[in-house]
Amino acid sequence: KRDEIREFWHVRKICLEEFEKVNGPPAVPIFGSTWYFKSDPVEMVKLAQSWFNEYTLSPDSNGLLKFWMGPVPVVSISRGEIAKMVFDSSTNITKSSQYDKLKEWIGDGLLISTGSKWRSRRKMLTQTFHFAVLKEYQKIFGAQGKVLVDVLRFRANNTYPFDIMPYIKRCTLDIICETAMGSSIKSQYGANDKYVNSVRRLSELVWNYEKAPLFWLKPIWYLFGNGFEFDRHVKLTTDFTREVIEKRKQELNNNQEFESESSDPKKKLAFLDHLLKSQADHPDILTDEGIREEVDTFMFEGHDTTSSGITFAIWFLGQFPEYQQRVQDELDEIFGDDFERHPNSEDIQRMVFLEQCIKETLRMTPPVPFISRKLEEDVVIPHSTKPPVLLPAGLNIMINIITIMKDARYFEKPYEFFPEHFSPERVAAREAFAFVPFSAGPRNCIGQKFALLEEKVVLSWIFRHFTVTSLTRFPEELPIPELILKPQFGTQVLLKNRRKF
Ligand code: HEM
Repeated sequence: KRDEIREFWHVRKICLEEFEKVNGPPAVPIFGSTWYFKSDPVEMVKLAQSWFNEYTLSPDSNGLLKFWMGPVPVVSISRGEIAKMVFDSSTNITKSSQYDKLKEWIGDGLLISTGSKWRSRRKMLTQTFHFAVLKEYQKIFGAQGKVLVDVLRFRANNTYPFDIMPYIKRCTLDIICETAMGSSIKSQYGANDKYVNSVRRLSELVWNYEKAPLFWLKPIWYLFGNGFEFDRHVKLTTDFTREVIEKRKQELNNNQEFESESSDPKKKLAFLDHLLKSQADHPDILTDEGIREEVDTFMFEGHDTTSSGITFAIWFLGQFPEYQQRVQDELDEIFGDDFERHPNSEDIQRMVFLEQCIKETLRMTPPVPFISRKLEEDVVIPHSTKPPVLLPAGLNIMINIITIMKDARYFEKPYEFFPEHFSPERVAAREAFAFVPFSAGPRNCIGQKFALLEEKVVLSWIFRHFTVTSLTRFPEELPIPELILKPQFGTQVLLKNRRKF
């Protein structure tokens, strides 16, 4: 602890000297930061936007912004070429203290762990996203997408709007439970609502904790009741996961499925089964609790993100009928008037314009709008006219994915929904670091192919069956960062059946 405190003050001191060279709002007293006095999320977003406009967008700026999270100095990076210096590093892979509360829930799994633990787990888990495994998962995406359409049918052709996001969220939750744990929780049918509710509340509580430094003091966190509620939900969700793991372990032992698996190596194994198999092969690397951490990490990372991506895609396409029509024409060409056929790999490859719309949505409203790291080694940021800036080891940095992807040097209409940004010729002419919704480098999103495939399958079901009208528009309605980016007022839509019954 003493070393940590010494390091903290040392970094703070260097920052105070180096910060002279970096733009940013004036430092304010120890627990103050203008950001955190704003309780209204819209005000918070507008304030952040004004900071970026003022300090990082001028041609003379290096895209860095300094600010204080309570007593902690933070530098945010808003230019792709500078973020690349961190993304590409094999040393600066440690997450910042901002992930600490999350760790009490999902544990020290792939998202949060660092060093050799992260390296060995990453290597082991990469095979669970092998092409052939994704092909198996694709069947689950299709089946759950169809359930979603059946559930939404009851909302179609009504004259009053509804928020579509909770429906999408239950669909992606069912998908991740089935792919990760091999068991369906049927939340789309209204089952397991205690677990579903706990997962939702935990995300909200972690965000409340992160944005209010006063909650970092344990007595205050508990005094306001958040601590007790958080602990209760952590227990409920982790007990649920442990129970599923135990049950699956017994089933596999009884059926000896691992042996039969050798004849068809990629057949119908859930993510959990892969972990149990790896544990059987290397019991020293993966403990039971290690498996629990990884399953909960995938549960967290793998459903809120995709539900945000799918919901925003529906929202944008509901605002631009001309793009929606192109998506539907493409789908009609693939499926004809067969409304029930599940999409196969060839169909999915032909959904070219839908994929452009999905990517443009990820650019406009990335589900993970920023990420944080704690530097393990110094980074020196050069500048063409000013002295270079030293970001010292120990400093917390925030990489602003959402701002990086609005860079007018790489996107001709940075603040407009324009799927042509992802036409093949534009993609070929652009630097890879300009589009980073899944982060980049060795710590990029391990589930990105899974996510794109899931989004395509679920969205294809929706736009085959319905025409969507969004009742709110960007930028009158703003995307608000919680742990994951969400629409400010929910996503109010009207659905019209395309199928004649
Ligand atoms: C549209 C959907 C998704 C987006 C935008 C997204 C974005 C990201 C980003 C930005 C990171 C880096 C986080 C950081 O550095 O703090 C990340 C990491 C990660 N994502 Fe995703 N993600 C998505 C879907 C998924 C899915 C479906 C899964 C699992 C099935 C998943 C699993 C993970 C894991 C395990 C990590 C940690 C990887 C590591 O550090 O080695 N993600 N994701």
